[in-house]
Amino acid sequence: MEATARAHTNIALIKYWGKRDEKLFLPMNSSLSITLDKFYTTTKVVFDPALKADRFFLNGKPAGAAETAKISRFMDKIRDFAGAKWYAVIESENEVPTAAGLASSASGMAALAAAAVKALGLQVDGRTLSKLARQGSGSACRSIYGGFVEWQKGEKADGSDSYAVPLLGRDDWELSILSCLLESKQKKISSREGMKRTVETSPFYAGWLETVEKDLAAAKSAIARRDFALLGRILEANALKMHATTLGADPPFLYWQSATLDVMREVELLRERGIEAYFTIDAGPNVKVLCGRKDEEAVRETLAAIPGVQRVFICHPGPGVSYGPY
Ligand SMILES: O=C(O)C[C@@](O)(CF)CCOP(=O)(O)OP(=O)(O)O
Repeated sequence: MEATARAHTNIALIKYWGKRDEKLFLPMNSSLSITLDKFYTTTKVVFDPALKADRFFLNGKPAGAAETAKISRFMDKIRDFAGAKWYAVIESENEVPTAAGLASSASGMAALAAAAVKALGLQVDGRTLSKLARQGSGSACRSIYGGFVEWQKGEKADGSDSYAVPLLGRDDWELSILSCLLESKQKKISSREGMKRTVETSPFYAGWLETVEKDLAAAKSAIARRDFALLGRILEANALKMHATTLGADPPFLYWQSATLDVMREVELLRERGIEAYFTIDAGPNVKVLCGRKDEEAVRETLAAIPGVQRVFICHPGPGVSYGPY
């Protein structure tokens, strides 16, 4: 009644921004991401009929009450799915330097879904696992697969058609993704809170919805043709449109800080120097920069020299979920 699984974090190129159903984590729009190789979560689940509640350990230490409650609520969904009633000891190790500015909720929830289902002795396909992980955190549904992944938003109210599908394997396009960690001073608004407030109050949200599916179709076509310049233009514009919606929210907010803008400007200067690089930004000030494998060192040096950039991590497309022992 135990299993260990590993899932890697992912970076959205076409953003998931807004839910049509908060309970089932159903998105307003489809999205597209790259799973990263360097950052992942490894989770061990041991079901024990003697337990009276779930116990959660994160990076070797007992997790706080709020974090444990969040994990246990997700475990209830897995128990419902499996028709099981036992509680479990859950141990997660994040190979995601929390300070890397990369959310570990996607890799964490995907690894937990995979380990829990396997510990219960169930064999499920990727689609089923993706739908389960989605109910832990929306973007987690994409971490089931490696490489380039699309989360199809689905139309049905029960979410049975809202899951991720693999688009392109991790070795099929030699791109690099550089994650810039900026000094962050401001209080963080979680992506969950940020998208909720934006959907509910921002007049710009309608504009986001009008163009995001077109962006997705164009991005998929650029990926199929390995057209990096086209993909880059689309993903930069999509990230900027997502962040523009937050400025119209009530109260308004902006995830960026000055160094965020400095990195964006530096990426434009790289392109003027003939080095193809494109940025994207999630629910925080940190910037991820995509470039060709051959340019990764030159781009890293440029980004690391920007005041306010603390560290730059070089990543490549990574694998989907796997099972231990490791
Ligand atoms: O990853 C993306 O597509 C874009 C974002 O990162 C924001 F930029 C959103 C991620 O949202 P998530 O943390 O999955 O929210 P949950 O479903 O409320 O847990």
